[in-house]
Amino acid sequence: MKRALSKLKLASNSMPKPKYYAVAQGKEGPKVYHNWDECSKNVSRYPGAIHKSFSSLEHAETWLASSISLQAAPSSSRPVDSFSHSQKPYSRIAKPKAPTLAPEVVKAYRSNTEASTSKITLSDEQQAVLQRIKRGENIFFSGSAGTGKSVLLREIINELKNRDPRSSTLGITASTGIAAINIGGCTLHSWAGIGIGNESAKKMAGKFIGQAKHGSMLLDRWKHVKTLIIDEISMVDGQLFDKLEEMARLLRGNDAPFGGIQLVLSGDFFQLPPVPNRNGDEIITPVFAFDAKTWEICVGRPVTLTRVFRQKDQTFVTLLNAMRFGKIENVEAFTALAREVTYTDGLQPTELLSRREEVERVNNRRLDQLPGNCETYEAMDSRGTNSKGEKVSREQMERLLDRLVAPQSVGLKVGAQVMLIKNLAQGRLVNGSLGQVIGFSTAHDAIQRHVPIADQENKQPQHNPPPEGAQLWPLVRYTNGEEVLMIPQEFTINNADGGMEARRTQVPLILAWALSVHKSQGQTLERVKVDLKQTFEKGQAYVAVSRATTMEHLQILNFHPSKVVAHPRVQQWYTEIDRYRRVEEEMDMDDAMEAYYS
Ligand SMILES: Nc1ncnc2c1ncn2[C@@H]1O[C@H](COP(=O)(O)OP(=O)(O)OP(=O)(O)O)[C@@H](O)[C@H]1O
Repeated sequence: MKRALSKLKLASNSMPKPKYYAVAQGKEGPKVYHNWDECSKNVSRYPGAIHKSFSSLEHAETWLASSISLQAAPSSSRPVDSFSHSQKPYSRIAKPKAPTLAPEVVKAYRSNTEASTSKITLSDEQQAVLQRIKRGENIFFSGSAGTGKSVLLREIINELKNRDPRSSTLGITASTGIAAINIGGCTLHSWAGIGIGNESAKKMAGKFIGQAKHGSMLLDRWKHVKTLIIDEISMVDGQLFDKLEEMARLLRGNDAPFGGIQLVLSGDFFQLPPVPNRNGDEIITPVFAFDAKTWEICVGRPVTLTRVFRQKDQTFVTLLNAMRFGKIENVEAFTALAREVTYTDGLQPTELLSRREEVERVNNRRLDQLPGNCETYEAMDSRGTNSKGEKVSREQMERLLDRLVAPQSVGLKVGAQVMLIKNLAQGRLVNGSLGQVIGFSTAHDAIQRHVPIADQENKQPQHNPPPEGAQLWPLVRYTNGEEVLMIPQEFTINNADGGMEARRTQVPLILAWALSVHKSQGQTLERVKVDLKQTFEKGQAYVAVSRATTMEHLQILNFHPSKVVAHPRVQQWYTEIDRYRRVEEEMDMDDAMEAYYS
């Protein structure tokens, strides 16, 4: 009997104990794995991976929850207490049915893995552009709002980075700061190192060659770059384009157009015109980039993306095209959109306004009208280095971060209407998704109750983990019914060499009763209200209205054809290229017929 017992003991000692592997940062985001093989696939070769093994599932989950709150905790510059006071964790969250979580089903983590399957597949015309770029061709691709220019550009950048990870060979730029942030780049001016760019190309190039320290860094940048991306090219002045082209030839000692740099340009000239430049008191009238002397030899004929993804309804697409060209024939179709649109879920349309102060006034008024405590989230801002390798000053950091859609401070209450300003790994939630704050909770409570926690798509490992604290974060219900606990995410501004110049860590939400047209650029919005009574510049009414995805969820007040103005030179240029495109398509058809019958 004694022998039998000791045998049994031996057997139980040799049985492998179950192990649980909690991953706070890995390829699939926060998740608990039940075996090392699965875990290692998600942490090995993942820079900054954080994981730990446990003998009980409960311990693994508790550690994971606390490490998520630790990473997400706010700035040390504000008292930690200000987060955890007042509101109790959201009482609507159901208590768990069992004392521990069901082993296989942890909804919070599962949604992260689902995201990887919901990737966008490029259309044939988007693919064709990508292929041409991979072959080394110069290209300008255009297309109306919602034809997937930004999606394509992001794919191009990924592809080029994968091909050559050295940041010096790829210049990622845009004409404006806000557009540059959207693609993880910097402004064209800052990449080129030309200040306001008023001097002649020879003088600017001469300075780079002549200057010892700063000049040589810029010279190296110009010499080493292989591909230069410029987004929102419509806002680049044609005279500046010519100057940069000449500088490229001079600095690289290469007579090929643009000194042999591959150009990838993107934008829609109907949307945003170049801003007039100043030389002292003199205002220099800009010209469009397509009117630059060297445009034709640099990029040739543009490629037009024709398939509109943002709007599915062809009637709406036709109306938007009429707005784009500034040729409104069916006025009634627009005036009919002045009717009131009612929503039953309590979420109102986002009002697009032209002035920032007005936006703040509307949002603050609506927030004040809500009962209950206001939770204020202050961002954690940090300074990096500029492309000269110097640490940026506090003032420079503030100026840079001011371009972000993410505010320094955001006050939220239960019932507040919010917009997500980051794509989440939780696949269907993207920049522009509309939702409502339905409560506040700690990350720990959310995990215990199977509530997903916001996890940023393609996130980089976090730098400088902030201090510990049991924080309350907003729980948001989005219009698609998903409920997600919103913890802070990173918003980074890069310098011209791809290094971090400034970073903001903030809850990725803004109040969304109103939004400025300027900040709505590039966005896809679910419910939109536009009042055209305000003065809109050329193309601005089109930008505002084309953010909407459906006519059912769009209200236009004070429509008048005179408010929808397109620049005559842009109309003329696009008409010409459209004619060429049609001729080319017909020729292709003729060639195909000939080949078929011969
Ligand atoms: N190949 C695709 N398949 C499915 N959806 C797509 C595709 N390309 C783009 N989209 C979707 O279409 C919408 C508009 O895309 P995007 O913002 O890239 O357009 P855009 O041309 O840059 O618009 P805008 O000029 O208004 O900024 C987004 O919701 C995007 O996810």
